[in-house]
Amino acid sequence: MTAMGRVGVLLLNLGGPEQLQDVRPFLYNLFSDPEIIRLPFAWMQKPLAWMISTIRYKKSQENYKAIGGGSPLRRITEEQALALQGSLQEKGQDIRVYVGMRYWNPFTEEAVAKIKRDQIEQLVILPLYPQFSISTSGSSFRVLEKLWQQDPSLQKIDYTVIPSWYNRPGYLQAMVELIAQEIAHCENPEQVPIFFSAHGVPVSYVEEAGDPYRDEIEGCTAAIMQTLNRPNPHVLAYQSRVGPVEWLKPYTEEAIPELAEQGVKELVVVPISFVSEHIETLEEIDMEYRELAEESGIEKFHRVPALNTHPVFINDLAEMVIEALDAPNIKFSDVAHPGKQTKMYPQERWEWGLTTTAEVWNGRLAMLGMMAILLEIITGQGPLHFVGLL
Ligand SMILES: C=CC1=C(C)c2cc3[nH]c(cc4nc(cc5[nH]c(cc1n2)c(C)c5CCC(=O)O)C(CCC(=O)O)=C4C)c(C)c3C=C
Ligand SMILES: [Fe+2]
Ligand SMILES: [Fe+2]
Repeated sequence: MTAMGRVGVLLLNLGGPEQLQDVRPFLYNLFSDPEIIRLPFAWMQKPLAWMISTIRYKKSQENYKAIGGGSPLRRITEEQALALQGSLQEKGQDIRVYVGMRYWNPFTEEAVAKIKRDQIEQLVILPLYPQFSISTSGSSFRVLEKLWQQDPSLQKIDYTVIPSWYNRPGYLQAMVELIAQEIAHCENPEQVPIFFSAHGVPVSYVEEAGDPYRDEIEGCTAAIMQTLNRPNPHVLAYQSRVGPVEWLKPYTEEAIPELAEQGVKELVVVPISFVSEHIETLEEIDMEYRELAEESGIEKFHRVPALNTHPVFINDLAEMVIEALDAPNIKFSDVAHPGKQTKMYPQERWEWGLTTTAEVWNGRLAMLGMMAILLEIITGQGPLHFVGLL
């Protein structure tokens, strides 16, 4: 499509609780998403989301308290939107930028309502995740796809999707600038290991559902190292595991002490799956992993800041949008997402419940299932873990 008429950009992001009282409903929204936890029966989703959010929110609130009582994600994402709009303006493009969050305000649905109200005719859909995952960009695309299916007026919009963009030159350049700045004030800039910490996903997403996330994370890390063009060793590990299933390895919390054992005294940590500061950079890396590193014997722990509104990054986003307007459209249906039958968790053992007697079994299993889930959540090693459900 070529830019003409009213043009908009929809930035997609996860969203985060702005105040402590938002934490519980935010977690409820997150765990209600079948792209985050997929269960064999849809009826289990909401009760499970309710239970997990009820059990988890106090711990989660503690973490948000430690970073000032809420997530900075909305503020930063809105700053990025404004900066992108300005950058597009400078390039002679009169384009409106909208923000749609998956689990908190401003919700994706509200952004779409604004896009309709403004009578946008051409739309570039740009997730703020450099790498694609079913659980992030994929989940937001799924929401949009549903809205589109229900609304003929949205179907008139000439839209295109940017599925992922981790190998964009401006993004890589901006990352490398931030990494080089951090390395410059290390004690031993030539040898300090660069530790890429990506947000994890369950292994089953990649190996069973075909999530390209691990490939894209590895591709991103390699591209950053190549652009950096320095001899420093590097490591890639995955952080923020939740629940008892296996997630992508190595785990950050195991890789840090391992490096310490190998005699590493100084480390530069680079968060790579997210372009804004958020709870997992400000609390998990800056507080928890820093403490872990220091206890393990790493004396100097550096953390590369998130891109936020880095001008080289914002400029690249603007170029990406302009290029997308001229390129062939990419539709929701073109983007990798798991088929309806894809099992996020091994569930062969549940299949016998999906036959004609499903309703009968559903009733019986309902009580049993909730008990099992409760036990699982409390102990982390309950019966659902045993059958491979969690
Ligand atoms: C690219 C980044 C992310 C991936 C991939 C991802 C997958 C994923 N996340 C959970 C569970 C939780 N995520 C939570 C918060 C959270 N997640 C991301 C990013 C990715 N998640 C961000 C940036 C944030 C923080 C938002 C903010 O407040 O700033 C949380 C809640 C926080 C907590 O209680 O610890 C949970 C839970 C799963 C299960 C998953 C993949 C399946
Ligand atoms: Fe997450
Ligand atoms: Fe530093």
